[in-house]
Amino acid sequence: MEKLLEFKGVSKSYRSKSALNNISFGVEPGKIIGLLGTNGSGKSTLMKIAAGLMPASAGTTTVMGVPVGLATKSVVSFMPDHPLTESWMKVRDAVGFYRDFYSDFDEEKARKMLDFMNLHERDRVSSLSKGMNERLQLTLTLSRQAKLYLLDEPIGGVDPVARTKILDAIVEFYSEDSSLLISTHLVRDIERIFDEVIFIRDGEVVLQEEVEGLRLKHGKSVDDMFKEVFAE
Ligand SMILES: Nc1ncnc2c1ncn2[C@@H]1O[C@H](COP(=O)(O)OP(=O)(O)OP(=O)(O)O)[C@@H](O)[C@H]1O
Repeated sequence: MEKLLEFKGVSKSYRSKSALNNISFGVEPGKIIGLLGTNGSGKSTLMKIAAGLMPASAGTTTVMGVPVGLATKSVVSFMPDHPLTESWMKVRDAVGFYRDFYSDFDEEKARKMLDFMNLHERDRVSSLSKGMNERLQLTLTLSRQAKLYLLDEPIGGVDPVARTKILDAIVEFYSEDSSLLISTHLVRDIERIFDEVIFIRDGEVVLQEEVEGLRLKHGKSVDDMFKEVFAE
């Protein structure tokens, strides 16, 4: 099967600091994949390269067989680890901004998601709590009709109630002909939604496995495996 996203020998250095070292892996369509690693392991860097926001220092990255660039941006929806909305906006302005900016934005889906998330169009973005803001960013990102969704730490820094809501929304609004790559180090809370996991440590892939296979083969949860692989 053709890979939806593929990294081949991708490396990235920031000046003399190496962040990614010869990364190769592929993502198939129709899967929710966890990109798991501790702080500084290279998750955000990898996501930014796949989103076409940052060039790699070496190697190739393709989306549906096409090298990452202008053409692939239209099928990739990226949620960075910081909000893209402006503080003057109300929720309705943020939705309008995405609708005007992305031709694949599905306003109907956005409204359903806002409702699910208990967000109101009249809410001011600046007055949203961190958890509510994460819900808004996720709504905007998933309301694009993309093929590949990249979510960088979508549950970082939010309380367990907000985490559950965010994960429920991902499962509820995920369309099965696309794939979702989700970076996090909060493995225990999120592992229930993954089909597959990729462990990244010091800029290198150390494991890629289907979650079911991993549980059968090692008799462990993803969280237990994560703690074992990343023990200091
Ligand atoms: N703009 C930058 N300039 C210099 N070094 C950077 C820059 N961005 C990231 N790095 C370094 O590259 C490495 C990988 O960083 P990256 O942000 O990709 O990791 P991460 O897994 O997303 O971390 P976190 O979970 O803390 O967000 C780290 O050592 C980081 O310090």
